[in-house]
Amino acid sequence: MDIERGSQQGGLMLTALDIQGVALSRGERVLFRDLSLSIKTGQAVALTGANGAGKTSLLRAVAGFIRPDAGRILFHGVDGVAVETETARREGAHLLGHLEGLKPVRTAGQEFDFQTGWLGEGRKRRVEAIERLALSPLLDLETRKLSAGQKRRLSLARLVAAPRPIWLLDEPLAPLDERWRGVAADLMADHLATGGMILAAVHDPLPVAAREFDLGDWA
Ligand SMILES: Nc1ncnc2c1ncn2[C@@H]1O[C@H](COP(=O)(O)OP(=O)(O)OP(=O)(O)O)[C@@H](O)[C@H]1O
Repeated sequence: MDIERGSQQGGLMLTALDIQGVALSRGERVLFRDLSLSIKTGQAVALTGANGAGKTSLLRAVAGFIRPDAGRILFHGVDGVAVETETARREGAHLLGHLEGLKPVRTAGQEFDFQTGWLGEGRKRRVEAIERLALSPLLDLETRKLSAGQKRRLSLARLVAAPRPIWLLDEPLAPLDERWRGVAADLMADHLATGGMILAAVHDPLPVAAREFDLGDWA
């Protein structure tokens, strides 16, 4: 692994995500072929398209949960080195998905500590994350008792506490009310301003400047 660690965004120092000629299938269906898309440091891309077009699937492929049928997904380091390793995915990207990945019987605090501990972060950003997402009143609640918006805030806190240069966001604002949409917008703007990258599946516009990439309508 030749990519340096310790960027502003934490994890690995990455300067670009490069999706080259990717083909992806789910079951019998080919979602798309020969898809190429590049995101550089400080940039956001809004993935649009009809329900079922493959937005979530593409995010999951970048995160390493689905193997493409063809093509490459490359992560570029500061020195131009491009890699497609598991380490680059694990230490370079965060996936924030619909299901949040929370264990229902853990409290929000236990879940947060488990996730951020596993991601290897210190206390400084933990405190900042809890403050920015106002999680203190929720920390003793089991995650199954959290509302959809509260769960999303807990997930967003992970992005603050354990920074990664690439944020893969699946409809990040969907469960949030106006106040928390504003906070999420600020988090995204801060992330981009410090050199981060965002690839977000959306049905509504992203609250930061973003290039649109349309997966179209498969039906
Ligand atoms: N685990 C799975 N096994 C088989 N097919 C799947 C699986 N997950 C998703 N699919 C199929 O892949 C296709 C793309 O789904 P995906 O969730 O990527 O679409 P999307 O663009 O994110 O849609 P939406 O806007 O509704 O969130 C759909 O036809 C879906 O049924």
